[in-house]
Formats: sequence, structure tokens, C-alpha cells
Amino acid sequence: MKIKNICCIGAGYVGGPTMAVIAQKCPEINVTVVDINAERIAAWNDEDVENIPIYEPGLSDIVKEARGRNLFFSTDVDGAIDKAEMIFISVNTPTKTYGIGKGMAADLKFIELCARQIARVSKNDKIVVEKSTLPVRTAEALKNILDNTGNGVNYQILSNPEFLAEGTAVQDLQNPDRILIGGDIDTEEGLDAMQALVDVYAHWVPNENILTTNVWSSELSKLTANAFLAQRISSINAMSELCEKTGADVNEVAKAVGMDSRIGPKFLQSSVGFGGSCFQKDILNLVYISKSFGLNEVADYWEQVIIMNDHQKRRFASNMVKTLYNTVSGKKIAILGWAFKKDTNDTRESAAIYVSDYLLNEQAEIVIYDPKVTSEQIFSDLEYLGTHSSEEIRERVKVVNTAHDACKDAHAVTILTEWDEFKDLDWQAVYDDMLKPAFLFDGRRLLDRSTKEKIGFEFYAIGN
Ligand SMILES: NC(=O)C1=CN([C@@H]2O[C@H](COP(=O)(O)OP(=O)(O)OC[C@H]3O[C@@H](n4cnc5c(N)ncnc54)[C@H](O)[C@@H]3O)[C@@H](O)[C@H]2O)C=CC1
Ligand SMILES: O=C(O)[C@H]1O[C@H](OP(=O)(O)OP(=O)(O)OC[C@H]2O[C@@H](n3ccc(=O)[nH]c3=O)[C@H](O)[C@@H]2O)[C@H](O)[C@@H](O)[C@@H]1O
Repeated sequence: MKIKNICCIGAGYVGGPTMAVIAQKCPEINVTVVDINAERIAAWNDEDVENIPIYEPGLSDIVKEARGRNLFFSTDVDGAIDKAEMIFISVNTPTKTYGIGKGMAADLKFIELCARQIARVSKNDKIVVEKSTLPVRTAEALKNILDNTGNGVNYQILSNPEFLAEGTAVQDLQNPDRILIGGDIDTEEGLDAMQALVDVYAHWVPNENILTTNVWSSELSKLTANAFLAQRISSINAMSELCEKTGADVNEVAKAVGMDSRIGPKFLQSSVGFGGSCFQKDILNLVYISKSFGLNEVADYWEQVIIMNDHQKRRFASNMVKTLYNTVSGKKIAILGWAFKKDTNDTRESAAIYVSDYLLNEQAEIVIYDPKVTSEQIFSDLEYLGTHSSEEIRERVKVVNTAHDACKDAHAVTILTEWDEFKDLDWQAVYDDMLKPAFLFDGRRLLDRSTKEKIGFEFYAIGN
């Protein structure tokens, strides 16, 4: 079966970039990305392609190339479903904030709404692709809804998890380590549907990098991959604390262990704690699933990754307070970086939010600079926590337009996102404009200790 029309429900960090690359690589396929968020769709359609809602290096060029040719962004969800032979579901699956599984399970209400909408609208057979990260066995629930509420058409459900990382999404999509496609391997219809999706990716991904499995393995592999990645960070962060007590340097330790080819060098960068929309939510989901099968040891094992991450954020903030003579009340602290990693404007679960909240609890005055995050986003992230009133936050937090402005007259500066521009700041000028002693806390191991100490900074870096 040759796919001519693809619909993707969800124009977010995954749906947008993923579909842009499919449209770029498959010019004969029409790709329509739909969303209920009209503002987001309007931004994707903005005449000035630099105003698309997601900042990813290289993405605006691809959108410029394909938009209006075979890439479309629309709020007409029904129309796009009706026209497509293949529908990707790429909506958000956040941690539940209510009811059974609150704080742990994935909230599948958006997924279910999509399924019901597909069932209502579809008048011919469809291949439905799970692109969102979902608990293992969600395909079963989807099939149930589609088969029982639909118009008698046939559905094939595929699992095709996305492994892109933000900040490198375009590169990851254009040269993926692997494409994973899970489906019903026991029926001819299932195999045909899987082949149709293989054919889409085969436009640019070598065949040996396209992996097909049963649908449950595919669903579970996504949660497993994120759990393993996050576990490496919590492992190295656990070592960072031990390094600080013993005189070892976590970067040297990471390099030494990473040169063992069985361990490998990637994902061993110690930090103030991992953020992002997925690691925490996916691990909590894994913990919840394990518990629901009565696998308490499995659940506890993975939960420790989150416990360690929370500890790392807290201990970084509390170390700042301790170093600043046990009080930051009324002191000005400059925060450089708000995004959860460099090269993205995404702030979800960013360590900066939690460190700032801790400092606000200690009555600090905070000045924030991030090159890609808006002040509205920063205020909304802090307000979302609910620990401080909107008035208090607006009184005690300022957002400025340059790193240097943030640091002026500050008692301490802290780097919470590893933006390249912070490496090249005129640190002498920053020092000159700060109150003395001038404290510098590097939560990302971005800066060189000896040059900063030579300038006169009191320098603290994670794991060193
Ligand atoms: N952000 C990332 O880097 C990655 C995310 N994922 C997974 O992909 C999924 C999506 O994540 P993001 O793109 O980051 O989320 P997002 O929040 O950026 O985008 C989701 C979009 O879906 C829309 N939506 C929700 N319900 C809808 C409905 N019924 N009809 C139409 N639109 C609807 C929302 O308005 C939103 O714009 C999640 O399951 C996530 O775990 C997987 C790999 C990477
Ligand atoms: O499912 C998802 O959402 C995605 O989650 C992560 O991607 P992402 O969260 O975008 O970014 P990462 O590069 O993994 O970084 C996550 C967090 O870990 C931190 N990190 C990363 C690597 C490292 O060595 N140390 C470290 O502290 C980053 O600064 C960031 O805060 C995975 O890397 C992707 O493969 C996956 O598709």
C-alpha cells in the first residue's frame, strides 16, 4: 500500500519537526499536521518562518522548503483525518494530576479523544500510528475504542516511538540511530501496514536501521530507552556528590569509565539534574506500570533514578545558600539559562525552575536571562508550581535581555543551562560589576575553574 496522505494529530515538539522532515524527504506525500491549539497552528503558518513556535536548529529552513508544497498546518482535524490513509497520534501524554495513578501514571485522555475522533470521522480503512510515548499495551485500548465506536472500517495500529532529543531534533530525525515500528506481526494486514510505514522512512533511512517488532516490544522499548538514558545521568550525578567529598573530579571519572567500550562516553555529563518533558514522566509511568503488575522491586529500582534527580537539584540549591553564609534573603542571584538544555526554548521540568523555587523560599531576589525563553514562560513556570503567589514572583523575579545585565550587582551567578554563549561571556567584566566576594556556581560544568578563580571568583562546580 502506498501512502499519499498523512495526518498528524499534535503540532508540538514531536509532531512539528517529525512531520516537517517526513514532508521534506517524501515530496510525493501530503503531510497535514493538525492541532486544537489555534495559536500554535497560526504560529506554524506565520509568514516569517523564524516565528514558528518551536526553536530547533535547522527546522525553520525545512519548514520554509516544504510548507505549502506538501506540508500543511491546520486546525481542521476532521478534514485531515478523513483524507489520510495514515494518521500519526503525537499528542501530549503528561503525568496524571488527579485520580487513580495521580503523580505517576500517564494521562491518556488526549490519546483517547484522538481515538474517538478518528473513529467518528473515518469512512475508509486507516493505519493509526502511535507516535506519542505510551504505556505498554495502549495499542490494545486504542483498537478497542476504534473497533467499538467506529463506522465499521478496519484499523491497523502501529507503534512508532520517537527518539529525537530536543535541540538536535532535525539532526536526529535526518540520521536516526534506528526507526522502531511495532505492529501486528501475526496477520497479513498487520504486516502490510508495517511495510507501508517502513516505505515512508525508507525514503532516507537505510533498511538495516529500520527495526520491526511486535507492538508491545515497541511500546516498551521507548520507556526502556528513556529509563536507561536517565539512569546514566542519575548514576553520574550520584558520583558527583561523592567526588565533591573526596577530591575526585566527576568529569575525569566520566571520561575514565566512558572509555570502556562496554559503557561508552555519551550521557555521562554530570549536571544540576535532568529536565525535559519526558524522562521524569516516562520513568514514573514505568514505575506505575511495574507496580500495577505487583513488581515492587522493579518499580523501586527505577524510582530511585527520580529520587536521585530530585536530590541533585535540591542539593545544588542548598549548597548555594550554605556557601552564601547560610542566607540569601534579599540577595540578588543571577540565573543564566532557563531552558532544560541548550538549543531549545522548551522549559518543561527544567532544573532552573526548581532551583529558583528553592531560592525564592529562601527569600532571594532572582534575575534571569535565557537567550530563547520568553519572560511570560518563565513567570508561568514559576506560577505553575503554586508555591509562591503571582504577585510575590513578579516582585522578586526579574527577567532581563542579556547575561551581563542579569549579573550586574549580583551576589552570586549560577549557570543552569549550558548555552554556548555563557562560555564566551566577558567574565572579567561580569566580575567587575558584581558584589564581592563574587560567587559563581556552575551547574553544568561549562566553565574552566582556573581562569575564573584567577579573575577572583569564588567558584563552585558540580562534582569538582
Ligand atoms: N518532546 C520530545 O522531545 C519528545 C516527546 N515524545 C512524546 O511525544 C508526545 C508529544 O510530545 P510533545 O510534542 O513534546 O508535546 P506537546 O505538548 O509539545 O504537543 C502536543 C500537542 O498536541 C495537541 N493536542 C492535544 N490533544 C489534541 C487533540 N485531541 N487534537 C488535536 N491536538 C491535540 C496539543 O494542543 C499540543 O500542541 C508525548 O507523548 C511525548 O512523551 C517523544 C519523543 C521526544
Ligand atoms: O522521549 C523524549 O522526550 C526524549 O527524551 C530525551 O531527549 P530530551 O529530553 O529532549 O533531551 P536530552 O538530551 O536527553 O536531555 C534531557 C536532560 O538530561 C540532561 N542531561 C543529558 C545528558 C547528560 O549527559 N547529562 C544531562 O544532565 C539535559 O541537560 C536535559 O536536562 C531523549 O534523549 C530522547 O531520545 C527522547 O526521545
